[in-house]
Amino acid sequence: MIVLSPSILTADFGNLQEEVEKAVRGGCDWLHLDIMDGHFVPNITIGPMIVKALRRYAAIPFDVHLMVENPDGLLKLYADAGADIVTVHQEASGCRHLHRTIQHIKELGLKAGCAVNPGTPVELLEPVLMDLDMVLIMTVNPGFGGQSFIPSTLHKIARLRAMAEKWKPDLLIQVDGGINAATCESVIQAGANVLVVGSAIFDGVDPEGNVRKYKALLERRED
Ligand SMILES: O=C(CO)[C@@H](O)[C@H](O)COP(=O)(O)O
Repeated sequence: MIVLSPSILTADFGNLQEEVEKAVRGGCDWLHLDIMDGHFVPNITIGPMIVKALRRYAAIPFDVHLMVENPDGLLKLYADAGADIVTVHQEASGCRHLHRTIQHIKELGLKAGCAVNPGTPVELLEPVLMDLDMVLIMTVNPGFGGQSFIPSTLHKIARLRAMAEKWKPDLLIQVDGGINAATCESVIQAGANVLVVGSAIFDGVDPEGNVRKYKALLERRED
């Protein structure tokens, strides 16, 4: 099964409750929450209080992507806010002891993910692959929604899928950035099974209909 996790980054932030409710009504599997600190990436978004507030309007897994430096001290805040999956970045300062950070996420009762930027080789994650539930391959440089998919990331997805077959066959492989109707088939073919879709869903027009469209597209290819 391919999981659809809409990213609220391009949603109407003045109306987040309604935007989230629309995505949920459309039938999305998870909700992807982009947390940016203005240091790891040149943008600032939301914190645990907003995650907690949104939790009231969605009974689906919250997939929290921490684009922050020094995530360790924040993990409990996001666990308490209602996160189900927390993903940290391999490149973040404070992730030098990545294995320890992953254990910390798991001790909080959450699924653990690790993200890599387009310029980071996935091979760096091999030593911790069997400890991870999910690897997020960034298919754009993180920080902003609405960017174009970087084609060279396809090779990384395929290499990670091959590594996963050896070390962690049930690894979730998430892709994030520039995923839309034109790019989703190639990332799935390469081995991705969790799609983060931002601007192609939260387009300011019809998030609910867009979720339905993507779910139908994914279901058709499974038949
Ligand atoms: O984490 C990020 C960007 O840093 C993503 O979640 C994007 O926001 C996805 O948006 P689109 O590329 O699909 O518009």
